[in-house]
Amino acid sequence: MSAEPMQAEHKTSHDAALVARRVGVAYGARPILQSVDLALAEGRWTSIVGPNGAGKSTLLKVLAGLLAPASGQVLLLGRELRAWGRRERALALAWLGQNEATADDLRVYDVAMLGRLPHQRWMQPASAADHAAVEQALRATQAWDWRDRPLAQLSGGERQRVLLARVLAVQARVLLMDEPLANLDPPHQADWLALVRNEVARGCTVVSVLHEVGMALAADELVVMRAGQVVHHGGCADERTHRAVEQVFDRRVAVHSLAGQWVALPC
Ligand SMILES: Nc1ncnc2c1ncn2[C@@H]1O[C@H](COP(=O)(O)OP(=O)(O)OP(=O)(O)O)[C@@H](O)[C@H]1O
Repeated sequence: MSAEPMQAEHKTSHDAALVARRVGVAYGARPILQSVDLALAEGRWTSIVGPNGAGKSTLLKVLAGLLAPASGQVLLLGRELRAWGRRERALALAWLGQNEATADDLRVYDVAMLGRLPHQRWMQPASAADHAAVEQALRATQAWDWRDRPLAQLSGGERQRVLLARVLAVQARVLLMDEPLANLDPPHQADWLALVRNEVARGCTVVSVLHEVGMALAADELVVMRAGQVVHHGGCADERTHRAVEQVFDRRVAVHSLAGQWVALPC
């Protein structure tokens, strides 16, 4: 893992890739997000953590433009989300959701090629660049060997790696992932971390919702949520961030430094 627990707190001078301004979401009369203000730095990896039902997935969907907030606004790369055309937004921002429904009879290669749709003109065949991007993405997630198999024949973790390849194939500037580690075994979780680091090194912005707090602390920044609000946003190496994590989980976890990484142990 490439986190550096003792690194200095990040500077706040990064441009924001995503901004939420007083974002509110309600399901019926029930408020789910309450006046959330957030600026997620460009070229950084931010993880969102918090207890079940805190509103993490809802916030990520709002940032992705998949859910319209009842109040407030979201800016993607400096421009309000609503002002983006569908295609240009799909080129700039790629999304991996939880339990994504994908046609199971599609071949792995074709699933990854779905990530190239925003690049393709209506009814035009895939270009050499599309094929190259798909191959690169499938190789990056070690799914290339299954390229001719239907998705239905893969295990949960194998399937997740194909869906991850689809997101990588977009080659978007901003990647949003909700529980991307679902079903991945420890080596492939480590590979995912390396992949994210690689994307961030290329200038991508990554935002992930993660339940595994230790994994989340490998990010650059952590957003800590509780009851529909952001209660803390800070560097993963910052002690205040660790205390905020412990607090939202009612001190049932404690953050420690171990072998150059942050770990969250149950207590
Ligand atoms: N479609 C919906 N209709 C009504 N309520 C919903 C809907 N989707 C989510 N909620 C409620 O909104 C709240 C926040 O849900 P959300 O999925 O954003 O939480 P989360 O922090 O991602 O939770 P988890 O850690 O359990 O995945 C929850 O109380 C949930 O029951």
